[in-house]
Amino acid sequence: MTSEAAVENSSEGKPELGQDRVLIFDTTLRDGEQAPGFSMSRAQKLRMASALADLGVDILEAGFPHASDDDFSSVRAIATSVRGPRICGLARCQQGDIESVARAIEPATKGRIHIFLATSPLHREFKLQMSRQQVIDTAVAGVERALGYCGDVEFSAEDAIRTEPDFLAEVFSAVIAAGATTVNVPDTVGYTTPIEIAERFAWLRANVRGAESVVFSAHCHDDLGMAVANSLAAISAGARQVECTINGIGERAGNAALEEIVMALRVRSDRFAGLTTGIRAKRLHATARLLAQITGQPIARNKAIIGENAFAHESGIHQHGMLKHRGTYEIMHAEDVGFARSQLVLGKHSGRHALRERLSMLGHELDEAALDEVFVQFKTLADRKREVFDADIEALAVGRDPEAAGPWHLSHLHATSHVDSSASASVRLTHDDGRVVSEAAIGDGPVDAVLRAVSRAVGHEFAVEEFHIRALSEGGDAQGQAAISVIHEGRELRGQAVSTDIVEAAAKAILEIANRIEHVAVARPTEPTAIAH
Ligand SMILES: CC(=O)SCCNC(=O)CCNC(=O)[C@H](O)C(C)(C)COP(=O)(O)OP(=O)(O)OC[C@H]1O[C@@H](n2cnc3c(N)ncnc32)[C@H](O)[C@@H]1OP(=O)(O)O
Ligand SMILES: CC(C)C(=O)C(=O)O
Repeated sequence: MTSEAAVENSSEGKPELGQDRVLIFDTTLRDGEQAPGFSMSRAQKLRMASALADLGVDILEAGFPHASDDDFSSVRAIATSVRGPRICGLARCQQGDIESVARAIEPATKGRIHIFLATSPLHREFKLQMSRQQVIDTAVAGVERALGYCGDVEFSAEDAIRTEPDFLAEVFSAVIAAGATTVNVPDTVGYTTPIEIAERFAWLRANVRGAESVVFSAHCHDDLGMAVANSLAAISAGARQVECTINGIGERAGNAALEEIVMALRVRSDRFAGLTTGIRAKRLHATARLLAQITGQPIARNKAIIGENAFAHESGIHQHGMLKHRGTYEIMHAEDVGFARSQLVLGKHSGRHALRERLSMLGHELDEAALDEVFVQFKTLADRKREVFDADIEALAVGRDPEAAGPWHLSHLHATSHVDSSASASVRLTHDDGRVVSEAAIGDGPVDAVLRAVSRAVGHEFAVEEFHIRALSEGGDAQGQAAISVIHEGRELRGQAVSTDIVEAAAKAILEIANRIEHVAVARPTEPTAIAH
């Protein structure tokens, strides 16, 4: 790092201290990326970093620059182009590591060097083979070196929770005296409990010399499923920085999930003395989905805050409650975290209230007798299918067999993809009235090409709003479900299909939509499911 850059970084001074603000330190690109299956390329990290900046994280740990040339250049690229968060890199207490971070974060307008050293007896004796005094000396020397490059230095006592509290206090007192601006208490192996970590933070804040001049930070892992609870307990006991990741990705069982901490602070502000974060919560869903897309690791349906089921209700009693007042079964609004809306999903547990609501939304106002009749058929169908879709409901309402496809059928499909150029697809469709239509198209990938070819063949323009592929089972021959939502003449229509070939599943899903357009006269534009506020 040039001396000029060092001055620029150091002039930023200490991090934002403020007793009513919890700093969000995002380590998705460092601890998150360390987990098997989550490696990202430089371009992907850059994309993710800019999404994290838009989300409003305070500190963005962009990587471990000494790990590899690629990690170094990723951190440097982020420091060069991402503005907003303080850009941070991790280093051992070694000159080479610290220098690598310093060079990598040099272009950042706000930088931080994060150094760590394990302090617990197990790590001291078996891993580092250092005495207590050597640990203190190494930590202090590391902080002093880092301060030569950057005014904002965080020190983490790896495995702090399993460290003797009096020794941990000694280490923290020493690094604060040396100039560390943030001291981090990692629960490296996810061992602590909420009560224990709260006691530890309270004790450290009372017993560490200079505690009042630094930010105390928590870094919790999820080995026992308590990372978020432990982070929140640490906040209750005075932590004003939490280290967390999108979707809770990270070593082993992961880190504390950013979205859960942020929303717990917001929804239960009554329990957290009105503490706030700088996170733009409406961006949570999009950011989480971007990470899933980049890493190819899907988000569990039941994942808190951002999972597909987080604001979806299938059971009749809940749906009835939701239609009367959504506070009955939701403690926050889907829109608050970036979903378009809550969803009432029709399935075998649903009741008449939700069915009537969906039929009405689709333009079918049935009297009680007709509703009863459709309801019986709906339950029979729902017992056979995982989910009942709008196409099925419409078919029941107009007296068709929902499982009989048509009038369009797919009789031939051929799709090819090429590296460096567009993909192409050709389809042949047959219609119940005897027509046979063949069409071909090129597109941005085989799915896009096949959607265009089907669209030409049936003669409808589809504006695809959403497209999801989900594996229904594991293995190379797994069944994939394609779900498509399109806007047609101002109306949202959804189609879905299953196949071992995802291109075929996509073709059939769009064909389902084409068939519905032919079957049902569009009564009125779809509105979001009406849910009382
Ligand atoms: C809890 C955490 O998440 S810590 C961060 C974990 N992340 C990573 O490890 C990802 C990046 N790591 C790497 O790419 C590599 O481990 C490197 C490049 C940093 C080091 O590689 P190598 O030099 O081959 O060492 P290796 O990883 O095998 O062993 C770690 C060495 O660092 C030492 N070490 C571990 N922690 C520290 C520390 N905080 N400060 C100083 N030295 C340390 C170990 O004692 C060991 O030293 P030794 O080589 O003298 O025995
Ligand atoms: C380096 C520290 C912060 C860490 O990742 C851990 O201890 O889990």
